[in-house]
Amino acid sequence: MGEKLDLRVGVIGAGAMGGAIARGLVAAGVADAAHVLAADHEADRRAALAELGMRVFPGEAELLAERPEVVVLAVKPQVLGEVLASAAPLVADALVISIAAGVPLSALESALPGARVVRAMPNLPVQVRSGATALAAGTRATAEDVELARTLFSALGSVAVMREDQLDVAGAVSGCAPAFFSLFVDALTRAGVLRGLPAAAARELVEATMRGCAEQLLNEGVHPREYMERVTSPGGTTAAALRELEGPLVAGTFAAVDAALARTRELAG
Ligand SMILES: NC(=O)C1=CN([C@@H]2O[C@H](COP(=O)(O)OP(=O)(O)OC[C@H]3O[C@@H](n4cnc5c(N)ncnc54)[C@H](O)[C@@H]3O)[C@@H](O)[C@H]2O)C=CC1
Ligand SMILES: O=C(O)[C@@H]1CCC=N1
Repeated sequence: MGEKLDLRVGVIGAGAMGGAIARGLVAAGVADAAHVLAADHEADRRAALAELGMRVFPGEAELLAERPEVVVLAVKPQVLGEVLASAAPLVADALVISIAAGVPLSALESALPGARVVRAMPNLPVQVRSGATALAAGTRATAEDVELARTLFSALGSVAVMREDQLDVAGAVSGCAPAFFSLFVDALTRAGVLRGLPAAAARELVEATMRGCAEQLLNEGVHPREYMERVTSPGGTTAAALRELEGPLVAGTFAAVDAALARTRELAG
């Protein structure tokens, strides 16, 4: 259990990410449920968090009237503009943490005069408190604000503090990666099925392999290339397979990260 914070955290947008952040802070013992406020337009999302003892609100204005010390903006980038406009008069003294992909600190700071702003780029496994989050501080955020943001997101997994241009890269790498890894799991499973494995068995084998590899890479600190060598017998099957896979996979991965970054810049306007 982490250090319990004596402040209120308001989460605006209790969807996939905002809901996970609210739940994770309570599950990690960083915040009391009564100190977590959540706003969402959808009644079922509110009800799920209210059941855990959190205070819930139908929209950002009602939540922000409570003046929480920390506000997490977790709505889609497409609706963030409206939320910022209605939040601006109410967050001048708050630390505002935005997780919206592609919305730059400069836009957040000019929409929220006075507020101290931090950008966070978490990823989906924050839902199981095993995520990865990049943080970048705005010009008005203090060192204490950054440490507070680090404490909050550390309840949900790994945290790295960086410059904003690097955070956009982190979004393309760790933010999107759960989808990349899932695509690979699905492709490998289908390749097994094509060559005769029952689908359920193929999927179980692939998923268990991913978990085992992740554990070894993390626990042993082994470099991925060295790990590959351990698997690759001279003149064996893995060497034959890697010769086919490496070129398209590496080229595709570089192109995918560049495409995500290009889209981030489009969203930033
Ligand atoms: N899904 C992911 O893997 C990641 C998402 N993000 C960012 O997180 C943000 C949220 O994404 P998701 O959680 O996937 O979306 P989501 O659609 O699951 O959740 C957004 C929630 O906001 C609510 N909402 C919309 N307007 C509202 C308002 N004015 N007041 C209160 N609630 C309102 C919606 O009802 C919905 O429940 C986005 O900005 C996205 O860029 C960042 C990193 C990873
Ligand atoms: O696809 C997106 O825009 C969000 C940001 C990173 C992961 N999901």
